[in-house]
This record gives sequence, structure tokens and C-alpha cells, in this order.
Amino acid sequence: MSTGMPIITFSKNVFIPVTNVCRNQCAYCGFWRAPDHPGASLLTEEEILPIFQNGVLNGCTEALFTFGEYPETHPFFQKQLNAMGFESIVDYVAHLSELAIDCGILPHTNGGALTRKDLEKLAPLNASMGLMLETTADVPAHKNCPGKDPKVRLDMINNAGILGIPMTTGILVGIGETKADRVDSLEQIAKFHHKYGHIQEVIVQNYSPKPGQNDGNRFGLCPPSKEEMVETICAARKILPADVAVQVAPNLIAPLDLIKYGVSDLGGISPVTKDYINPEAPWPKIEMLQTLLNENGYEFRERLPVYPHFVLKEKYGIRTKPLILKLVDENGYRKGD
Ligand SMILES: O=c1nc2n(C[C@H](O)[C@H](O)[C@H](O)CO)c3cc(O)ccc3cc-2c(=O)[nH]1
Ligand SMILES: C[C@H]1O[C@@H](n2cnc3c(N)ncnc32)[C@H](O)[C@@H]1O
Ligand code: MET
Ligand code: SF4
Repeated sequence: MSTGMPIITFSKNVFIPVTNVCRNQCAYCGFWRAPDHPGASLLTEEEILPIFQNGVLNGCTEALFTFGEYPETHPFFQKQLNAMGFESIVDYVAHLSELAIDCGILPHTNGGALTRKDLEKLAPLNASMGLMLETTADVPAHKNCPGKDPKVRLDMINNAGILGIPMTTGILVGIGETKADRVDSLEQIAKFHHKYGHIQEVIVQNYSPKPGQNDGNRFGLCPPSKEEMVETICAARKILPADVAVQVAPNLIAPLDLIKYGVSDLGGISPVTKDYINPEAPWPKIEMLQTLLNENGYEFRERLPVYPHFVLKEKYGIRTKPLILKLVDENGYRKGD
């Protein structure tokens, strides 16, 4: 049913931090742990299954697999993975994706810059996938981060286009990039979409400082002001084709005022898990956002991790098809109860 009001979308998800071990060491990241750190983790199947089940019970449609990039670069981690019976983190996540689908929840994997071969493994099992471009600039915050080389990230977005994977990407604002860098990053994303039509949304994510990052200035980290975010959202809306949504995270920035500048999606919101990347920022209640948006003349509508126009074109991982068909309405949004 349509109310005629502009539609703002979101998805209901569970966050699965498969591992926080990573080959990169981004200066802005509070999630990353060294493999021998007491807080380093690799979740087991037994730990993850109840999260899927709790998600399904609470109406979630998205299992967001977010984890450190190629953690098996560390020999100790490789041994741990092998002991669990897997050769690589991608093989493990492929297995977890099958389990998620069996439980009734759709995988969306955001595990950093993956090779073409690894994308091919995950594509059939994922409703959509994600990789933040972050920035096309060479910034000090990405020192010692092979996977944050803009060429490597652009290459994955290109491969995802070739493979027809619906993609979430975006830029991280406040990591030492200039305004011109933001424009360049958005233009590169637009170029890929013109070629392949596979970008479903672009996140304009504001860097939000983590404890211990007070020395951020050394890396040029600087959380953007609201004005800078407005300016970046306007640039995104101008540069990106109309069928690409602009997303902000409603736990990192108040979304209402940003809608008039072009934000149309509030991303994955979880009623059951925290945002492990930004654990200091609790999710607003979905009912609260709904009321706020309705009072201001917007409809707040739930989507799946894959956007309606991709659902209607059947452009998503083939193994997710039966579940997607069960979860959607005739317009490609989440079916009501
Ligand atoms: O809870 C979060 N969800 C994040 N998500 C989840 C995202 O909002 C949803 O999964 C997508 O909108 C798909 O529904 C990301 C997904 C990506 O593909 C790439 C980056 C992010 C970043 C975050 C994030 O920082 N925190
Ligand atoms: C999954 C995505 O989370 C984002 N990310 C990582 N660290 C932070 C932070 N401190 N603040 C906001 N976003 C962050 C990056 O853009 C990454 O690609
Ligand atoms: N490590 C991946 C990336 O940076 C995804 C999670 S970031 C906490 O792209
Ligand atoms: S942002 Fe992603 S790639 Fe960078 S250190 Fe954190 S987990 Fe690794």
C-alpha cells in the first residue's frame, strides 16, 4: 500500500562479527584486534546459530556478516580456521551463509576487499554484498592497509559489477580526505553504476571517533561537522544516478534533517544486536524513527538487504531466491505480517 508520502527505507538485521582479526590496521577502526590479543575473536557456528534464530524470531531479514579482511594472513589465525575445518575465512562465511538461508535469514557479506574467486564463491549465497570504497585518496589513516588501496577496492567493485552482485558501497567522511577527494570517490562509484547498474546504495558514513583515537590528528582523522555531511550528501545526490539510494547510519547522525538533501535510506537497523563497528552508538528504536518520519511527512518502509528494483529483476544470489520470494511483497519490499 502506498501513502503517497516520500519513502525512506531500512532493513532489519542481525550483525554477525565473524572475526575481528584483520590484515589491515585502519587508524579509525575500533573493531580490529591483533590475532594474539585477548579480545581477538572467531565466532563458532554454535555461537552464530542462535543469533540467526533470534533474528528470525524478531522479524529480521538480514544476516550482516562483517569481519576483518583476510584474517588468515596471520598464521595463528589460519591454524584456528583449519582447526574448525575450513581452509579460508571465505569458505567459512560461505558455510555460514548456507546456514543463514536455512534458518530463514538473508546473507549480506561485508568482509573487505575480496578477490574475484572469493566473490564468485559468495555471490550465489548472498542477497547482496558490500564494500565501502572509503576514499580514492591515499590517506595516512590507511598506512599498512593493503586492502584499502583505492585500486584494490575499485577492482572489487568492478568485479562485483561483472558478476552482477547488488552492491552496497560508500565513503567514510573525516579520514583525512579533502572535499575534492569525496567528489572523486562518488564519481568513480557513479561510473561503475553506469557501466553495470549494480550499485544499490551509497553510504555517506561519518567517521565517529573511538576510545584511544585522541591522537587522530596524527592520521588526519576529524569527525565531520553536520554542515560537511550535508554538503557531502548533496554532492552524492547530484553525482549518483537516481536509482542509487543515499544512506546514512541513524545511530551516527540524526537522519531527519538530512532527508531533504537526498538521504532515502537508513541502512540496517537491529532490534537484537549492537553495531559492533560503532558499539558506542546504540540503534534508535524502529518505532521511534517510524513516528518521527511519519510526523514529518515521510513513510518509513522496511526493505530486504537487496533493494526492491533488484528483487523485481531477480538480480541477487540464486540460492537466496526461495527465501526472497517468501519475504517480499509484490513491490519488492518486505511483506507485512
Ligand atoms: O551496523 C552497521 N552496519 C553497516 N552496514 C550494514 C548496512 O547498513 C546494511 O547491511 C545494508 O544497507 C544492506 O541492507 C554496512 C554494510 C556494508 O555493505 C558496508 C558498510 C556497512 C557499514 C555498517 C556499519 O558501520 N554499521
Ligand atoms: C564497515 C565500515 O565501517 C566503517 N568504519 C570503520 N571504522 C569506523 C568509525 N570509527 N566510524 C565510522 N565508520 C567506521 C568503514 O567505512 C568500514 O568499511
Ligand atoms: N574489514 C572490512 C572493511 O573494512 C569490513 C568491516 S570494517 C569493520 O571493508
Ligand atoms: S576497518 Fe575493516 S579493514 Fe580496517 S582495520 Fe577495521 S576491520 Fe580491518
